[in-house]
Amino acid sequence: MTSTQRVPFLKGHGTENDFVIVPDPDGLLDLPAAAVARICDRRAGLGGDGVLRAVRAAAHPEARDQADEAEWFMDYRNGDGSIAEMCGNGVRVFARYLLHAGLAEAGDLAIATRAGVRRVHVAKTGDVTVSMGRAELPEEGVVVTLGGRSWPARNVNMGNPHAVAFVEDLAHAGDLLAVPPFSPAAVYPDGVNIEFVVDRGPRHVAMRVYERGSGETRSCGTGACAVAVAAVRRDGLDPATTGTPVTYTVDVLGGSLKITELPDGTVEMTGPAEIVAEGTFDPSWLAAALA
Ligand SMILES: N[C@@H](CCC[C@H](N)C(=O)O)C(=O)O
Repeated sequence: MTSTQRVPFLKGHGTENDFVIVPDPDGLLDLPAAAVARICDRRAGLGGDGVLRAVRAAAHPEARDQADEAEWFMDYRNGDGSIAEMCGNGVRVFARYLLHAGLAEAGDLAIATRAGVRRVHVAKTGDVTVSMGRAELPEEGVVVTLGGRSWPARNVNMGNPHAVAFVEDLAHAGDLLAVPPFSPAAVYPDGVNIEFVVDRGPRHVAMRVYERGSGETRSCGTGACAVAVAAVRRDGLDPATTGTPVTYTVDVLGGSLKITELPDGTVEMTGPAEIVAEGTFDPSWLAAALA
């Protein structure tokens, strides 16, 4: 793709976790980390918590092995340009984009991600449900430290790493989420997303999140799943033991998500996903960003 071509973009969000979507069906656009960071810059760029590059799975080396199951690969990047395995809000927005662009029909569709194929149910309007796979819960104890306070946390992997800390008051996270909270590098050599959680009622919690590569965001879908899975175990409701699916409402700063864990350990997430704008990059701005 040459810099003189008009490169399209769309802007979308899910519970105010916002993304710049870059359609690149044939995988021709090399997007270095610095260019992603420029695009996500809220003053000098379009602004976003991350970028979702839409590439045909068959055209991307990291997704070719998923091409039999999924036509499209979500190449997710954090706001600082770093690569992450998975983005739960992103995959709902990605599905909404595929419908919006006429690249998929309403109903069930499969999307390739670095964490594997994710199956999504998307209607013409309304919420989107995604099967997020099974959580991994390594047993090692984790401690999260922020502003001189420490909390024990649960290590949950939803394709990407999370540390879930139940706190007494979300205000304890204060403005300090502007400063990265600390978690042990030995447990998380590639960094970690950190959730601070309080109870709101039976099977109802609220969270704030510090995202690896993006800072504090208004929502994190994989984070909400990690929180629900940790709360399910804390509350003794593990569906593998009870045989009964359990649903938690997880409030985030940008809205609310429903997370269900099934007896087979699969986690499903339901929440909104919206496309809000579309346009094209200024060619000289993009050329400079890509240089
Ligand atoms: N906001 C996302 C998670 C994005 C990736 C994360 N920052 C990471 O580096 O693992 C979500 O909705 O899951």
